[in-house]
Amino acid sequence: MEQLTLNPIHKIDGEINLPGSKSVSNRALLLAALAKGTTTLTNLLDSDDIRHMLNALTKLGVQYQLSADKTQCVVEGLGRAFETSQAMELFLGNAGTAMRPLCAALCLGKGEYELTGEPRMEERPIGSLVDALRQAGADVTYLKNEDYPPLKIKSTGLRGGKISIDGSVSSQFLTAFLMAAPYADGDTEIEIVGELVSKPYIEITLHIMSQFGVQVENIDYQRFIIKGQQTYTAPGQFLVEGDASSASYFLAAAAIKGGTVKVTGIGKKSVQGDVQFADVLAAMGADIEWGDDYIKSTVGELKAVDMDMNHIPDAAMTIATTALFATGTTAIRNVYNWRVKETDRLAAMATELRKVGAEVVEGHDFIEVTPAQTLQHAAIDTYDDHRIAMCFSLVALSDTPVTINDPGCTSKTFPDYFDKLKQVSK
Ligand SMILES: O=C(O)C1=C[C@@H](OP(=O)(O)O)[C@@H](O)[C@H](O)C1
Ligand SMILES: C=C(OP(=O)(O)O)C(=O)O
Repeated sequence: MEQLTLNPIHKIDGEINLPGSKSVSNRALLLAALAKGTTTLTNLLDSDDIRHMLNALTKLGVQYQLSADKTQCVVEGLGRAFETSQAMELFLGNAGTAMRPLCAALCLGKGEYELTGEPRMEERPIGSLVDALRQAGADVTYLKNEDYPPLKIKSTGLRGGKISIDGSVSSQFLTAFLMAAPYADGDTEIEIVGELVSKPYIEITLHIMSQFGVQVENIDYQRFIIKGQQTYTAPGQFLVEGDASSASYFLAAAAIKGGTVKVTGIGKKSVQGDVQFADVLAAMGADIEWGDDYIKSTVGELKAVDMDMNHIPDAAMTIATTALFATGTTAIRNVYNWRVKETDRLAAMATELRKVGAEVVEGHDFIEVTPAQTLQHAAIDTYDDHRIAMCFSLVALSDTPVTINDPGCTSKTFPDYFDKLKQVSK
């Protein structure tokens, strides 16, 4: 196994132009494929999760031209749902933003598909989405375990009507249904059952749907009404904003050991909820400056926070390692669904934080982290989870090195993360 040892970093300072947002890239690619007209996507993310979406679109007969650096993509929209004549397998790795939205979109149109993924994908639930799609007439079956991929889909179209979706495990189920609903035969009214998690991701979905010409009536995040028999309209140019979750590592690094870091490509007008990570850092004592297209973070005297972080589940992992540098006990609450992501992130974070000497309480849906006086050098297991690799790089901001096992796992969303970190390490 490859290992990367990061020696103590004395200071963080500089500017990072963020790679494109994963959440925006995969939504925009899918809608561009379904839309009437041509969309030119710029600042597209080049990473595993996006590659899985692009490969699926190729198999589905979508024409696109990708630039040599894979950050520009001109997509010729179909102007209709996918229609294929030969049964096919679509392998979607461990990309939730490909698996869930494609599962819904492929119920439209014509074709027969098997949606498969990496072993961990077979442990990530999709039952609430399948239940909802079946209410609208979809033919989806489980190929191995009930409620989990791999799946078989026979496209039958979606009829619309009144649908209920359980929102308490992943917002991606609602996102997936919302994006497919305009192509249903009739109008759809979605009612949310249970507390909707990761709400800001729904804002991203609604915003991008509107950029492609479709409006959704959102009644307090409890009911959503979408007209049927619509077609997305290509917006022409589509700029993917920088990835706010990827920004979190640099913003935190500066807060711990700056200098100042300026990340560009996100700012106060960002559509991504994860920009609110900067507010958590500010509450911990960092000095944060917001621009229209940048966020700057400057070192501060960090103190612990106790917060509900359900709205920023990905960036919240960065708070768990930032807590190693804050006075007091930091509590990250209401993050049960950490357990169904790339790995069981509550268990994994607790185990790895203890390895560097922190005192950790792992609850059913929370984690509490109390820093050690001095951190210990440890080899951090990353569980094929990009965010564990990236957030534990912050340990190198202490006087102790840190070894990251399998650092290549950052390729899911940020293939050159460690090079970028080096650029701002002084
Ligand atoms: O819709 C999206 O783009 C995402 C939603 C979130 O998942 P959950 O809704 O499952 O929390 C987030 O963790 C994931 O990285 C991306
Ligand atoms: C949970 C994540 O990914 P996915 O889109 O596969 O759900 C993540 O990127 O942290």
